[in-house]
Order: sequence, then structure tokens, then C-alpha cells
Amino acid sequence: MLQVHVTRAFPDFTLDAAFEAPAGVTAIFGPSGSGKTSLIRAVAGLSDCDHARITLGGRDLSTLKPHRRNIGYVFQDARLFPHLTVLKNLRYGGRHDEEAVIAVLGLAPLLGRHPASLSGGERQRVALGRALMSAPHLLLLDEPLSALDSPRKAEVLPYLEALRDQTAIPILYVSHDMTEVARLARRIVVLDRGQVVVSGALEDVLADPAAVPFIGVRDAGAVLSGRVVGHSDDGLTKIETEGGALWVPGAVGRALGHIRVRVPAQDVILSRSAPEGLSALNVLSVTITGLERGTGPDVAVALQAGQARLLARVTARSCDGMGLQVGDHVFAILKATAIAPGDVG
Ligand SMILES: Nc1ncnc2c1ncn2[C@@H]1O[C@H](COP(=O)(O)OP(=O)(O)OP(=O)(O)O)[C@@H](O)[C@H]1O
Repeated sequence: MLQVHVTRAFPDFTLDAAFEAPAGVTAIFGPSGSGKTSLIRAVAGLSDCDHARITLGGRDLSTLKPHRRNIGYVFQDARLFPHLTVLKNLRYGGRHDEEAVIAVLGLAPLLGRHPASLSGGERQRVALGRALMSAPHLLLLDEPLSALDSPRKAEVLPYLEALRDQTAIPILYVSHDMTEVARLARRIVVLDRGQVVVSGALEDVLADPAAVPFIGVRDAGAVLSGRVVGHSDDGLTKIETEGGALWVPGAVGRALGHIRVRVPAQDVILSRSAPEGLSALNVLSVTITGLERGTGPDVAVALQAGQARLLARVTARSCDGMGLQVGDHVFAILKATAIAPGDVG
């Protein structure tokens, strides 16, 4: 377990953040300028702090020099040595688990090449490999995909998933891309103006209407775990979630594999009566468990669907017009997207 409390005052900004991160991926999420990079630089010992208490498995890291903290750090840009081959870049920090690292990141075909001949996605995979071969006890990934275009991102994400599933150390993953976060992370720490405003299990935070102002209305929305139960001839996949069966577009996952489904709050429509003659495929019977008015025209509506929690975003006008109250039984019409094409364990 990683436990962090760091503070640092700049003239116009104060970082005062405390959180815990177990093994697995913890997303550090927040708007630009919220302090994500400052926070993980502080954890790495790369910036001075007014106060720092950082322990990993009970070991106090705060008093150690950065290179003694056993931390692997991957930046937005790969920062490889241009004159060294991929293999020499990988071995720069150490040779821990060399074969396994090369295998999990698919680096074998690249070993003799130089960074200049690699794509951006390949460079990031090498940077990840280099960090892992130093046998880190903690991995810090600072927006490792943000410099890549969508196809390159899609190329690297499965490697990050494989890495996540095969590594037993805490991984802090800085991102402001909720699709990436929802796909990779089990936990999330949300920063706003230098402070942790929400943190916890990803499913809990994303289903919490009170967290919507910090996540942002566009990114808010539940993530459900499910199991692929079938692929239809007309190109859809049926996923059994704790909230009921959902159809998502495309042939995703493999039969009976675990999968995550993201349901953005803005893609959920509420109806008092069971809808008929509608093109939407997914209609769930739900109970309203919470209503959270924001400062804008929206209301975040928390919903219980079987064992699953969902979130809907409706206008205050609709909410009042429909007379929505906690405890009401309504129908949720939703568009769902599978966010992890492979198994997510
Ligand atoms: N050395 C410094 N001196 C003064 N202010 C700083 C310094 N370093 C960071 N800041 C300020 O701290 C705030 C947080 O910056 P930080 O880079 O940590 O945010 P971020 O959430 O990582 O943003 P982004 O998503 O844009 O990378 C910003 O307002 C920044 O100007």
C-alpha cells in the first residue's frame, strides 16, 4: 500500500493532497492545472515539498533521494537515449525480469532498433519496459498516452492492460481522459485546485452523483462490470451486468469473458413508463437513490439497477417536470459502450 500526504505552496497554487493506493492502477484524474503532475513529482522526490509523508509497504520514502525510492517513472514523451538501441535503453535502469518485460510489452522485434526509427507508441512501450526493468516498487505514469494519436493509443492500451494484470505493485496513472481511466484503473483519486476532492474504488466514485462536479458532466457516468454472454449475427454483443443484460455495438470480448461497460450519464434517458417503439436497445428498470443539483441547469440522478449503480444527467426542468423523487421506480434508456475489448480480470 502506498500512503501519501504532500503539501507545497507556490505563489498562486497550493498542493495539499493525501491519498492511498493499493497494488493495481490508481488513476490521478483532474482538470488541467489541478496539480496531478506536481503530486506525482512530489511522490518521486523530483520536487521539494513543504511537508511530505510518503510510505510504501510501511517503508518511509520521503527522506530518500529520488534514485533510492525504487520508483519507475514514465513521462508523456518517452525520453529514450537516441544513441542507444532499444535493448540498451531497456537495460539502462537494470535487467530485472528482462524476458518477461520484453514479452509483456511485445518488444522483441524492436530490440536492435534506435528510438528515431520507432513510432510514438513503440517508444512509450520501450519507456515502460525501461521503468519495469529497474525492478520498481511503484510505477508512476504521467499521461503516457497523451502525446499519441488515437490509433497509437489503441495500440499501446492492451500492453498497459497486460502490464496492469501481471504486476503486483501500485501504479499511479495520471490522465484527464476518462475512457482510458475507466479502462485501466480500479481506483481513482480526483484532484481539484491541489486537493483531493474524491477518491475510492472507480465504480463507487463514478456512480456517486456528488462527484459529478469534480469529474465533469461530460465525463461522469457509471462503469459496470459484466460478462459476455453472446455475439449476435447482426454485429452486437450481449453483456450480462449486475444491472441487467445490455447490448453493445460490435463483437467485443470473448464468450464468458469479463468486460467493463461504460454508461456516460449524458447517454441515459429516464422515462416514467416503459418505452415502446424506441430504437434504443437497452432499457433497465431502476430506482432513484439520489438527486444532486449542480450549479448549472443539470441534475445528477443516482440509480440502482439490480445490484448495479448508474448515473443519469437530466436537466433540472425535466427533473421538476417529471417530479422525480428519491425512491421512484423509473425506466432508464441507455446507450452503452464496451470499454475493454479484452478480458479485464
Ligand atoms: N515550479 C512552480 N512554480 C510555480 N507554480 C507552479 C510550479 N509548478 C507547478 N505550478 C503550478 O501548479 C499548478 C498545477 O500544475 P500541474 O502541472 O501539477 O497541474 P496538472 O494537473 O498536472 O496539469 P496538466 O493536466 O495541464 O498537466 C499550476 O497552476 C502550475 O502553474
